[in-house]
Amino acid sequence: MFFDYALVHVKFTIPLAGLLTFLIKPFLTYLDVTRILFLVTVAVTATIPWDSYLIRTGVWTYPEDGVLGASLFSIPVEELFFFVIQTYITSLVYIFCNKPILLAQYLTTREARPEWVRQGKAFGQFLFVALTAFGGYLVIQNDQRTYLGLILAWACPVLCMTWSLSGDLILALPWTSTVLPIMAPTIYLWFVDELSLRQGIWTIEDDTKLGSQLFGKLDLEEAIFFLISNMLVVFGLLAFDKATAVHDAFPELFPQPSSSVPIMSLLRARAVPSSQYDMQRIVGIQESVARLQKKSRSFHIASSVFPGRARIDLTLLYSYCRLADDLIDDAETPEEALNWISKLKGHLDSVYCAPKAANVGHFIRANFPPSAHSALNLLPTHVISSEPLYELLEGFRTDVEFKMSDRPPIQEEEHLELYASRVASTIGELCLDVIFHHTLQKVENKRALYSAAKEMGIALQYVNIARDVVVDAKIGRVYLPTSWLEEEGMTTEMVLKKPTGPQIDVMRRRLLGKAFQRYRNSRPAMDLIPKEGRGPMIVAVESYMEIGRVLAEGGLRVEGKATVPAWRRIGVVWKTALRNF
Ligand SMILES: CC(C)=CCC/C(C)=C/CC/C(C)=C/CC/C(C)=C/COP(=O)(O)OP(=O)(O)O
Repeated sequence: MFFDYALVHVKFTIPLAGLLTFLIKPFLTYLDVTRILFLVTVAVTATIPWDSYLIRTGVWTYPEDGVLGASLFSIPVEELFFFVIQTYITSLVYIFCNKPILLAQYLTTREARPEWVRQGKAFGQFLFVALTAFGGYLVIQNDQRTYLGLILAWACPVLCMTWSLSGDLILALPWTSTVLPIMAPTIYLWFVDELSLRQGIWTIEDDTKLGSQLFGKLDLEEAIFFLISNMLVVFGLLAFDKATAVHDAFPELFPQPSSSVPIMSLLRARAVPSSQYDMQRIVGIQESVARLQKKSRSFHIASSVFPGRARIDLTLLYSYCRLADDLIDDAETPEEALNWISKLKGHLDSVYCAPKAANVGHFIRANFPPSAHSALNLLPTHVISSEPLYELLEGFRTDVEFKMSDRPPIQEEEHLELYASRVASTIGELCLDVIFHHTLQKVENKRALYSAAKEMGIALQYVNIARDVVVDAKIGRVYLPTSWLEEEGMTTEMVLKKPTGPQIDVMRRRLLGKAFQRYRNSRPAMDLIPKEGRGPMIVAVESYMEIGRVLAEGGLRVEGKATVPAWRRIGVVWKTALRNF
């Protein structure tokens, strides 16, 4: 039938492209759309001469009654559409697989690269050069290996180029970022191709092919073609992403955020020799990502949707807050904990108060263990204000007081509010500092936004306390106000001994009620956050509030800790992104 080829698209490629678009659309940034368009244009332009040659020399044929008839340089329009849709599908799969990854952490200087990466990159270059030459040789032979030769001679020079640009990154990345986005669309297209060959929608002439099949009617060359063309797409995107990662990782080299610079200037970042990469910063970014991933599932997932540089700064900020909290929590004695607080203050003094000559690095090395160095060194102090940081340390003092005196520090609701404002409102303010710094928009209503952020911080902290009653009791802390316990006929000792039961549930609900009240008060203001941070901030807040919703529904608890099932977390992120990006 004259629309057989068109039907392949209607049945197989368009529905998949539609489904992927539906799933990924909420997360697509302006930069994503631009690079997909860029890549589709390059792919189509580069493939036309090659494909046209294949058709005109009779390597590929189409039965006349299987195509619509319209063509460009002898290429049927359905075929042209194939280049577009395949590049589009593979790009979307790649973007989907790579959202969770903070690429900057995989950058390396030559010296910092493991031996196997260095050798693997050199081997790859050699392989692609050899395959190009072999392809050329096969074409000249002009026998059954012509089609294979044409594929190799056409694609391998480009693969060699993109591999040379980012082979080190490709090797360092997890397979889910590289092999998966190449292989998933490849295998799908193999099946589509096999079906089309079986139905005779297109044919590869016997004289120019090897005659071996990968499976069914799928000729080996066709299988190689889809594999290689998807490698072209993914390597191309990776070369692009490497440039973005370099740009985002080193604000000293590139003061403007990547989202605001034209694509061509962005690619200039790729020209920076790797010897100029600040490896200490990269290692620090790696450590902070690991800390975030290990310590907070909600914020780790939410961090994926922030634009590059804000994402790095927020991850570094989280890492600092978490490090400070851990130093204090893990101290053997209250005195040691207080000592950490004063050292942390000393660090802030050396950054914010001391004359420029003060050596912050020296202070850090002299006072903190090596595992703390990067989090302290990389705290983005040029972006965030000092008051909330001092205030946060004051909040940690309350945690120490649990160990210091017999009288628990949180007697009344106002003590709880003060504590939450110190440990969480401060984080809300600091997050806004980061977003304001990275936006190009002029922000009105800053005061209103800061006060809403403080309110939201309290809401989240209340959820955190409601969730962690059991966990906190294990380390001797009861954040529920003593006055509330009394109303329920309980004492701190009783909660420490048995942190579960109907009275605890009543107080937990009471706290959650207050959390949701504050959430409702502050949530509308989030619509005024500058656009680069609005959607992601809402995603972060909503994913955390989801814990509160699960708790309020009396949901799942593992060792007393409410957990939000993975599908529900992803659902919240997706729905929130759909509405707010
Ligand atoms: C309302 C406006 C304008 C902005 C919102 C500003 C934000 C993001 C406020 C929230 C601030 C925030 C993230 C506070 C942290 C509170 C908290 C409960 C942290 C708990 O952190 P972890 O204990 O590390 O995480 P887990 O609970 O996942 O283990």
